Order: sequence, then structure tokens, then C-alpha cells
Amino acid sequence: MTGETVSRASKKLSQLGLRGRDGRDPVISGISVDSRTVKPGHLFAALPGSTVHGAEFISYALRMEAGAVLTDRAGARMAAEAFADWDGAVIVAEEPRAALAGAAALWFEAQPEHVVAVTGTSGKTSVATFTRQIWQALGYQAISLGTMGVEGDYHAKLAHTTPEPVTLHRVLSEAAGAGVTHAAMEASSHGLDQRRLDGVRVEAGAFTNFSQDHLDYHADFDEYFAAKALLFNYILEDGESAVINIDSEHGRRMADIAKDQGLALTTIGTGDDAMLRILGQRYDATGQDLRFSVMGQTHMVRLPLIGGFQAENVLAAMGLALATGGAAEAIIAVLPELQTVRGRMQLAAQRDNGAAVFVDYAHKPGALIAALQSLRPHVMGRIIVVFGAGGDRDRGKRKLMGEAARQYADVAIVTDDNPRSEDPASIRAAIMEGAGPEATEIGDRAEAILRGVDALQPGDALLIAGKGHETGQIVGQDVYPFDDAEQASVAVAALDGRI
Ligand SMILES: CC(=O)N[C@H]1[C@@H](OP(=O)(O)OP(=O)(O)OC[C@H]2O[C@@H](n3ccc(=O)[nH]c3=O)[C@H](O)[C@@H]2O)O[C@H](CO)[C@@H](O)[C@@H]1O[C@H](C)C(=O)N[C@@H](C)C(=O)N[C@H](CCC(=O)O)C(=O)O
Repeated sequence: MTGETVSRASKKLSQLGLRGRDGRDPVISGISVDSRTVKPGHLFAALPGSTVHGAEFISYALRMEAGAVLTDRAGARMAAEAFADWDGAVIVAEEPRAALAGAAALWFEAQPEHVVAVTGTSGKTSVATFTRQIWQALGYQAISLGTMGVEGDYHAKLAHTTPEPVTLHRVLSEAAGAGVTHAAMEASSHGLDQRRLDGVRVEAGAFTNFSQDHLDYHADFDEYFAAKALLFNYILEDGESAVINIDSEHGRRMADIAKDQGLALTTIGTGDDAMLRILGQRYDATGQDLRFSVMGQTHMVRLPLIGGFQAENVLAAMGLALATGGAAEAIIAVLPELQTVRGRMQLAAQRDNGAAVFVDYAHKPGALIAALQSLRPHVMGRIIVVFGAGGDRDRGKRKLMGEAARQYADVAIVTDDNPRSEDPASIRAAIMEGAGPEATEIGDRAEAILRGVDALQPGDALLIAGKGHETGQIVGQDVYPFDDAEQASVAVAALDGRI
């Protein structure tokens, strides 16, 4: 550690009021929330957890030569013995998660000039991705950050949708260092509740929609809703923008909360009070035409996107792009370039007869139903679905997935999907119980895809469900390269005589 780094670090932590027990400024070389990643000189944040208190690991962190420890009162009591003959700094904070985020923000310093965040039960990934794509099409260096990792003009893998503060601030700072000026991030309710966004300067926030989810974490529906509303606390005073879908009762409540906080609202929806308003959608095999109005002015655009709900996501992204200074006409001009999130209703190939092949990540009964329902208005002919269910995972869903295919598709082909340690034939048998006798069973996934593609008549569509953007099939301990989209292209090329 250089002398310069030492003084920078200690100055920063004391700026935050993070002082050691004896009033000395702590000197650190980095920050860790997990004892297993502590390096000499690190500040170790020992947080109270749901299964264990991070203070359990303080002795280990000290052996790893941590330079300072941040914890709460309970943690300090638990580690009193370990601290007794240690002369590093112990910082005791009332709200250690908030203190950690503040320390991470100071430590990593830089972030892109424009950061927006999107919350809501579904649509977060699409809105963040579309917002990033709009910015890129307008010529800015941009990233999206969330379930798909960090994508765009800087790349990183993430373990969480909304990463813990050390990772979040590190990634934002590295992206800014690489020249990224615009970032669109997903704000999960866990992330908001755990204050993972503290220290991020958010210029505008969007709320998509709200339905039952994560009640294993949040005590009830109201608490879950309140966590989502926390997003507005992060919006910069001089940004003052909230983009809210007001088609639902929850959306209208959220709009009232944002208004009460003095934020300028951009509303989205189908009603005549929506500023970005959906006027009509016409679906076809590869996407949709969207008729919409922006502050009363009517426009039409072609969107290469499947599913009626995508119009709301596109307008939310447009709202965020407007909030960060984009001009409406310029944004509208680039909307036809938007591409779906990888592996989510992704158009993978198209046969010479016009029939389209889509790849989607749906691997649970509800998601399979939603995917098939969203595809239906685009398809004049039949929907053929190729799908399976993973081994060593919830067995109860297998029959239900079969039933979903039987009810919502016209032709079902049951195949393998990451059998892991289980016998693939018995997984397929469980699915077939729900899929019924009309369904076809083909264990080999490539063969199943080929058969599905071969069956496509003009006006039909094929949905290959389950793996989405994954690039491997897990059999036993081995991972074999396998990419549904690639297999679809190969099958189409072979059957249409392109190879
Ligand atoms: C439920 C939840 O959000 N848990 C988060 C919480 O962990 P926890 O309270 O359970 O931690 P714990 O296991 O009890 O351990 C307590 C502390 O000891 C530390 N520890 C633990 C073990 C060890 O050897 N050394 C060590 O230092 C841990 O890092 C932690 O700080 O605090 C940890 C550190 O900040 C997070 O990593 C962890 O996220 C877990 C892994 C997680 O899976 N979270 C999911 C549910 C989540 O956040 N999901 C949302 C999106 C969901 C969605 O929209 O679908 C997300 O944003 O990804």
C-alpha cells in the first residue's frame, strides 16, 4: 500500500464519521463483506445476517490481517475477545449496511455521470437493457447492470441482481474509468431493503409493476411494496424524475408517493392520463407495431419484440432516456433497433416459409404459461413447444409443466434439460404425465429441436423453452456445450437447404 493510498483511505473513512474506538482514523487497503475475501489491510464489514452474524468470522478476518472492522453493537460484543489484543480500528455503526455502502461509495469514488434505476416485480431486466440500448444508439457509452450481469460498453459477471455495495460501487467506478457515462441498473426489493444502493447518485427511477413475489423474504405484501418505494429516496434532488407505470392500483399508489416526495413524474400506461401512452399494438410473427403518444403527440414504431407487455417496458426505458436528457424524436427513431434480452423470447431463427423459432428461459410452470400466452397473439398457425425440466430441482413442477404445454401449446415435444444426477427418462416420464398422450418424447435435445423445426408450417411458431441464454447441458457432473439458439439456426439451415 502506498502512502498516498493510506491517507486517501483514512481521510475518506473519517469523512463518513467512521472512526476507530480510540478516535484514530482507520487505514485500509480495500473493503470486504465476506471474511473469505479479506486481504491484508481490508476493512471487513461484519454484518448481522439472516443465518449468522458476520462477527462470527472476525477472528478469521483478523488472521487474514484485516486493517479495520465495521460492525454493529452486537457484533462488537461478540468479537470483544478477538479485539482485545488487536490494535486495528473497530468501527461500530447503528446501521452497518448503510455505513458499509457509504464507505464503498467513498472508496471507489467514481460513477457514471448518469445513473438510473428500475424496480418492480417484472420487467426490470428488459427496461434496464432497453434503456442501455437507447443510450448506445444515441451514441453514449452505456451499461445495464442486473440479472444478466453488467452488459454494454463494460462487462462484468454479477452474483446478484442488485449487487452488495462493495461490488456495486467497484463496478460503477470501473465502468466510469472505462469511459461509460450512462448506467441503467436493476433495483431488487432485497437490494433496496438492504440499502445496497446507498451512495449511488440516481438521476431517475422507474417502477414497472407489482405482484406477489419474494414473500419468503418480506413479511407481507405491504412490506414488499414499501421496499420498492425506497427507490425514490435515492433520486438526486437535481434529477427529480420518476417514471411510473400507472395502469395498476399499485402503480398509482407509487405515483402518489413519488409526487409527495416532490419528484417530477413521467407516467406510462394505456389510460388517457398517461404521458407516454400505449394506443394500440398489432402483432405478427416477428414482433409488433406500436402506436403510442408522447405528451399527446401520436407516433408509430416497429418493435422486433414478442409480447404485449414489452410495449410498457419500451416506454419505461424511453421515460428514463428522456429523464437523462434525451430528445423524444431521437429516442423514437432508435426504438426499432431494440433487441430483446438474450434468451428471453429471443428470435433465434426463421424458416423460409416465415415460421419463427424463439428461445426462452421459462423453466417453471408459471413462466412457461406466460411465455406461451405472450406468443399466442403473434401466431396465426400452431405453437409447437420443445421443453424439459431440470434434474435435482423441484420435482413437483414437472407434471405441471407438462400440463401447461398441453393447455397452452398446440404441439408438445418433451426433451431433456440439465438432468444433472437424475435419470433423464424418469424426469421426462413425470412431464409426460401432465403433457398427455399426444405429446412426443425425444430425449436428445438437439434431435427434439430438429423435429420441432421440421414440423413448422407457414404461420406456425416454435418455442424452445427452459435454457434461454445458457450455453451448456448439465449431465451428471459434466457440462456439455449446448446452445438452444445455435441449435435452432443449425436445424433451420439444414432443413431449408442453406448448408
Ligand atoms: C436474503 C439475502 O438477501 N441475503 C443477503 C445477506 O445475507 P445473509 O443475511 O443471509 O448472510 P448470512 O449468510 O447470514 O451471513 C451474515 C454475514 O456473514 C458473512 N459471512 C458469512 C460466511 C463466512 O464464511 N464469512 C462471512 O463473512 C456474510 O457475507 C454476511 O455478510 O447479506 C449478504 C451480504 O450482503 C448477501 O450476500 C445475501 O444475499 C444472498 C446471498 C442472496 O441470495 N440474496 C438474494 C435473495 C437476493 O438478494 N436477491 C435479489 C433479487 C431477487 C430477485 O429479484 O429475484 C438480488 O438483488 O439479487
